[in-house]
Amino acid sequence: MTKRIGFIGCGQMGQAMIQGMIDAGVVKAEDIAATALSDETIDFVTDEYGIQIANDNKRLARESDLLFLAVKPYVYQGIILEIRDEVPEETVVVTIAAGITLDAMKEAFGRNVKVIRSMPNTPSLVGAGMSVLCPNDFVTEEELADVMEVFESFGQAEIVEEKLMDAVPAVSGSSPAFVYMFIEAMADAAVQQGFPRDKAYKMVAQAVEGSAKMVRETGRHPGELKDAVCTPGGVTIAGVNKLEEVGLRSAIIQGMNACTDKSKELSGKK
Ligand SMILES: NC(=O)C1=CN([C@@H]2O[C@H](COP(=O)(O)OP(=O)(O)OC[C@H]3O[C@@H](n4cnc5c(N)ncnc54)[C@H](O)[C@@H]3O)[C@@H](O)[C@H]2O)C=CC1
Ligand SMILES: O=C(O)[C@@H]1CCC=N1
Repeated sequence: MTKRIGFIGCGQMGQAMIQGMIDAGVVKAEDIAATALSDETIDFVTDEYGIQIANDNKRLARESDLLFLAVKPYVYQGIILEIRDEVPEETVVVTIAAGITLDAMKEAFGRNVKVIRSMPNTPSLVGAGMSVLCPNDFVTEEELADVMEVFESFGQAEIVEEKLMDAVPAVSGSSPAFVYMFIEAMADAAVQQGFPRDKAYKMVAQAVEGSAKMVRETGRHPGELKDAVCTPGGVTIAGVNKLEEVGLRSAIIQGMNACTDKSKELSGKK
């Protein structure tokens, strides 16, 4: 298991992974260190997670066995310029940004560095993350297995070929945002019918979580599960018909494709 885990940047995604891995007990808080820009974030993260946090990226880069670059994509270039001579040869660097390719990392470092391109998601905060990973040729099987163990501590993880990485945000990195929109819209309809908002969120979120669990645990086709809900001449099929009429499926496919197109653009493929 990886010894010292470093996070350059400790915002939404960094904190979600940190909380998830501490809760799982696979990594101890004292083995995690991070950097942040503001004293406010440093104080908050120290109180909330009990990890070491400062504003020295170079030192963190020198002292981490596994180094997450948990900053926005447009900050990557500057951070790599700052740390590239500090990162030890045996350190594994993990990217989490859409559109940052393995080749771009090699070019930015100007040398052969062990890099894993990954795409996590924010449900990692509650141990229900879905992360997708793609290592470069310098990462050994053993190192990859170690890193998978870290990612699996806060959810599920898959390894894919890099050609699929641009499609991953739509499927699992960004898709929580789409699901929250769906939940919000369903709750709005419930509120319109007179439900209090807190009850509406509870009922809708439980229905969404239960349906996802049914897909995973029964292994039945989603269409078959949908058919099992639709009573002939009943209420569900009336709702299904309306959703088909307004183009729910097409709207979702178009949203996901726009997300993938943007990811390809950031990767320099469009
Ligand atoms: N939010 C999400 O759902 C997901 C985000 N990502 C990726 O994660 C990365 C981070 O995103 P978020 O956590 O959402 O952003 P964020 O803005 O919440 O966190 C980034 C943090 O990096 C800090 N930072 C900026 N420059 C820094 C520097 N020079 N040194 C140290 N810290 C610095 C910022 O102050 C901020 O706290 C992005 O590349 C994003 O694409 C990936 C998957 C999901
Ligand atoms: O919106 C973004 O670019 C990041 C990557 C996936 C989720 N958030």
